[in-house]
Amino acid sequence: MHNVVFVLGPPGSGKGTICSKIQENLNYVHLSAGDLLRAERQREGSEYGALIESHIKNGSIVPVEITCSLLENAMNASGDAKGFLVDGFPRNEDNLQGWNKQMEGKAVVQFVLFLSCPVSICIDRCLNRGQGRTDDNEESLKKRVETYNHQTYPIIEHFEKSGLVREVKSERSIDEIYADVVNVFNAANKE
Ligand SMILES: Nc1ncnc2c1ncn2[C@@H]1O[C@H](COP(=O)(O)OP(=O)(O)OP(=O)(O)O)[C@@H](O)[C@H]1O
Ligand SMILES: Nc1ccn([C@H]2C[C@H](O)[C@@H](COP(=O)(O)O)O2)c(=O)n1
Ligand SMILES: [Mg+2]
Repeated sequence: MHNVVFVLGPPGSGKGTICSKIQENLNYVHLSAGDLLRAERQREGSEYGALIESHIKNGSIVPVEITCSLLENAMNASGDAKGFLVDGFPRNEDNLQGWNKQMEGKAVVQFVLFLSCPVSICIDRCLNRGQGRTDDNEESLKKRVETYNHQTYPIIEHFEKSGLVREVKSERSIDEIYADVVNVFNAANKE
């Protein structure tokens, strides 16, 4: 049974940055759904490359059958760990329903780490990210933020109803955010 922490927040809120620090120090394995999709996009012989690229540039969400299988395969391929940081997933209702269907009996959600951050700060961070992403531009970011507001935030509200959300305000410095994140994980692992 895989132990999972979903990591959600607007584009540029720092999910990847904070997940990397958690992975380094807290024995959780970081799985970025976006990174897995970008790798599949580039994979020789992938039948999904063009579909994935179209969704990424359009800031829309790839069908869950593709993303959830990439996540499950990555979890199964990982060695022992305290758990998995599933970064940027579930991002909409299709992701949530697909996860519930595919991962029933295989994974348990420990909690949802929600990195909240004003969109203006998020957009600036993405525009200055410098990683050559095809979706770090004004047009794609506008669509990604719309997707986050209309499709992803309702998923955070869904988990909030079950008391599973741990919000950390992420407009602060990385060190300040990470100090709070460590406290969240320490508290969760005492329960
Ligand atoms: N607290 C912070 N203060 C300043 N810059 C930050 C902070 N957190 C992350 N960054 C920077 O902002 C950019 C976006 O961070 P990151 O890639 O971790 O965000 P993300 O939530 O994973 O974004 P996406 O959803 O687009 O993948 C990176 O260049 C990162 O170095
Ligand atoms: N569950 C997911 C996660 C990501 N994607 C696609 C669409 C996103 O805009 C893009 C980049 O994700 P990020 O690296 O910003 O987390 O990847 C998706 O379709 N479904
Ligand atoms: Mg990221």
